[in-house]
Amino acid sequence: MAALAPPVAAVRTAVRQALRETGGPVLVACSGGADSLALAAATAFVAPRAGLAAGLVTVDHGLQSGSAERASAVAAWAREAGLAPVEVATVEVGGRSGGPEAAAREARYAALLDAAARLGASAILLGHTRDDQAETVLLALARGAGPRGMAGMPPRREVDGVALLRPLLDVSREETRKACAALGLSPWDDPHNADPAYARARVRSTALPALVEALGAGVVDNLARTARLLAADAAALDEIAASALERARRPGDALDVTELERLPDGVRTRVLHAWARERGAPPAALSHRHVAALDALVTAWRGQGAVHLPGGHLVARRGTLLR
Ligand SMILES: Nc1ncnc2c1ncn2[C@@H]1O[C@H](COP(=O)(O)OP(=O)(O)OP(=O)(O)O)[C@@H](O)[C@H]1O
Repeated sequence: MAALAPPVAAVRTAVRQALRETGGPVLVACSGGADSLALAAATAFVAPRAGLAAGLVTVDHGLQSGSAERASAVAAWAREAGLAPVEVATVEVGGRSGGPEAAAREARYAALLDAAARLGASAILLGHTRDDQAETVLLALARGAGPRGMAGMPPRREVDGVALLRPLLDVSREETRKACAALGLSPWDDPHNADPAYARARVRSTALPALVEALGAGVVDNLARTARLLAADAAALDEIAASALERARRPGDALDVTELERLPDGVRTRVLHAWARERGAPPAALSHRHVAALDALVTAWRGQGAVHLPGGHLVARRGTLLR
């Protein structure tokens, strides 16, 4: 028997570990790109041996010519590889806010979650790699996103009772390409990945290679490790903030300023952020500016007016209460 190529083994090991965390059927989200194709091939191999059913969904965003043919080719390959059920989900991307990339992502996740619900899958496997994670950390750092943003993409997240798993966060993009090559698979090259109109593509093609050249090849690994370290810190701080929020609550949906004043800055801003979200402020619209204005009601009180939050809420200070 021919020896198994190391990249194929690396991807299979990563998938095997991720599948241990699932208790039911899984779905691979596959674009046909090298990352998710390597992921799908590994899942087709590993899942039956772990006694798990594994299917595949490929989303046709209808944004590029030939996208329908590509989606059917991915689906045909997946059936051949033994994945079942296999679905092509066609989505409408137009009419959403936040730019075409964000709109496509939103439509894709909605379609994937819908497929998981219909097909009774307990988890969706996504093909984000260590390189994607490093890019996410750099992008978050550059826009001043704070530790939660720089914590990058979590290896596991629950949405509507379905686990979104990213088994390849410790696998490099080069390994997924080599795994595809070793298995004789021809991945699709998404032209968006090289389109300089997208910030992520510019990070991929210019910023990260420049950093690697200046600081050494370990940079990608180190950025991914930064994400893991910050994710652990952010989770700990979120827990502390959740308890602090409970202590600060007063009847009538109010917060006690004297409780908030005692908190370290990093905990207090988290409490205010969480409380604003609870009041219905959409997380994407809730900016540092809003939280800083709420914080000023606590720490820089000089009788200023109410703070307007996205979602239409007003927060004012009355004596030692925020409401
Ligand atoms: N059209 C699609 N259909 C199904 N899943 C998708 C699709 N596009 C992306 N995904 C899922 O989201 C993951 C991340 O996609 P993204 O486009 O951000 O990264 P990528 O590096 O281009 O990934 P890939 O090389 O697999 O296309 C993919 O690995 C895949 O699991």
